[in-house]
Amino acid sequence: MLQAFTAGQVRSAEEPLLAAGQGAALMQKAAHGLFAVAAGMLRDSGGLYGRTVVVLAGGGNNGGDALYAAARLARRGMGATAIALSERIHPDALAVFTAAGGRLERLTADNTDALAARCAAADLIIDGVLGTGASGALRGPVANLIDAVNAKAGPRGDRRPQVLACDGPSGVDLDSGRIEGPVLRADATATFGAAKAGLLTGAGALAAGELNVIDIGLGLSNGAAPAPAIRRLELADAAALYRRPRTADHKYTRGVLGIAAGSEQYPGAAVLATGAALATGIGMVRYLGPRSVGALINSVHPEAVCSTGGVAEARSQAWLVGPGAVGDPEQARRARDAITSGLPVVVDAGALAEVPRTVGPQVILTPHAGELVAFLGGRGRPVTRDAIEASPAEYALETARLTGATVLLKGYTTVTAAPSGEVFSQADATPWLATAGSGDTLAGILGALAAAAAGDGPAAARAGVPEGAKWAAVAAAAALIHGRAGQRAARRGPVIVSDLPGEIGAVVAGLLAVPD
Ligand SMILES: NC(=O)C1=CN([C@@H]2O[C@H](COP(=O)(O)OP(=O)(O)OC[C@H]3O[C@@H](n4cnc5c(N)ncnc54)[C@H](OP(=O)(O)O)[C@@H]3O)[C@@H](O)[C@H]2O)[C@@H](O)CC1
Ligand SMILES: [K+]
Repeated sequence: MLQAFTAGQVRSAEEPLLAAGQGAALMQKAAHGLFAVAAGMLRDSGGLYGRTVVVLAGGGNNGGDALYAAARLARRGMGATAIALSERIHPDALAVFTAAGGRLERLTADNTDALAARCAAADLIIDGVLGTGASGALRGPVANLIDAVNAKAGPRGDRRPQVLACDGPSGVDLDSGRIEGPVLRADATATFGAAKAGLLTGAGALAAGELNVIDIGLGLSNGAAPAPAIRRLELADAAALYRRPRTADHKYTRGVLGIAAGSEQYPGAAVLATGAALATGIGMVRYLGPRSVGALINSVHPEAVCSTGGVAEARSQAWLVGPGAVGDPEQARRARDAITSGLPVVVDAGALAEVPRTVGPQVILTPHAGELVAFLGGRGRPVTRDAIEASPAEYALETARLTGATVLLKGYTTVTAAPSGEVFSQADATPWLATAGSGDTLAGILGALAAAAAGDGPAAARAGVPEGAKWAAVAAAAALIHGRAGQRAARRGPVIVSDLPGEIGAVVAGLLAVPD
């Protein structure tokens, strides 16, 4: 599991080592890791010798790390320039950099454009402006320089230089992921000691590019470490959460998922959710809804048990309500009954409007940003879509605390939050999954996992997450399965959501291949 901490938590972990006189050694470990990532990027794009690197060097230790790394690149035959962004630059690192042949330029009032052109012409820019010592958005002449570099170098994708962020892209709030001023979007980030929370969610996750965590021995993964601000499940964690079929199982012990989804108007959502749930692995799907929708489901999935009855008569371990259930009062009633049943229930799409003021963490809300705007607005908390997308972890957590529910907020990173405070952020998806029906599929996967987890007491402990975070972890596992299924499908071309169940099965097979 990837664990991410706030800048403050990382600085606290550094303190005893700094007090013990190990600051310089820590910086060397950081610089070595940064160099290794830079060298990897350059080797993949033509090698090191004869190429050029520009370091944006701020006045703190972040600039020091970047200068030491660039000195190593200079010693391997690269043309290296440092742009000093502050009167005082880390003196020891600067001395090593110039001794290795690096050139120093200083940002002044009238050379911003010339230095930006220098950056735009380089093969690699190392962003060592600032790291965990940042306060607020980039300001002053540095902000102007970053704006000018962005204007000259073009957006990521069609510009010449690759950008490597030292500890994090400068200008990203390393706790929330929010970006309030200019930022140089990175192709990759080397982050030291532990991932920073703001690199895993929101605008920060987009700006960070590929994340490389460099272990510098801060002890943030040992038992005495503070709880991480954000977690990210990896394959082995999702495998630990997944309830494997056992020898003595029958269909009821494996989990029955009741689905009240779809309507005369939107029958397809129910078919997609049912197919995804079956592919994820479950004892049975009981479908409740219009007869015509049930018939359609059975024409594709004859194993689903379909009826037009109510929630109370349909024994299930968990419920999924909402997808495609539009303009159908009976589906709305089933949604209300499921939400108040005390069973785990995935509440998607239109059913979000049926959630009472407070519920329990077994109620899992699955809005996208637009739906969350409406949901929070209806509870007297006006917020914009932009604000949610810039800092999704914050709003997912606020919603979880406000309602008592678990929240899965869909987006570029899918964030899940438990009312007890734990947050997960998954980045498994592909943009090809941003297509109609994708959310119905995610809801089906999550419904199946929830039904299996309902009777699976040790699930959270197996994955090493606090019991209070069980449903948030299960929701994160659903996002992982959905995202990876999408990635598999995208290898063959644009994703057609009806094809996803086959890929979901393959991803689950991958989970089962992880040793117990
Ligand atoms: N400590 C350790 O053990 C280790 C730390 N390590 C490294 O140190 C980094 C932390 O270093 P740090 O504490 O020196 O702060 P840092 O992030 O360089 O920034 C401070 C500078 O930024 C400036 N500044 C601030 N906000 C600004 C803004 N909005 N806009 C513009 N400028 C702004 C501020 O200037 P000021 O305004 O205060 O004059 C000051 O000069 C950490 O991220 C990691 O890379 C590694 O080597 C491993 C060991
Ligand atoms: K930086």
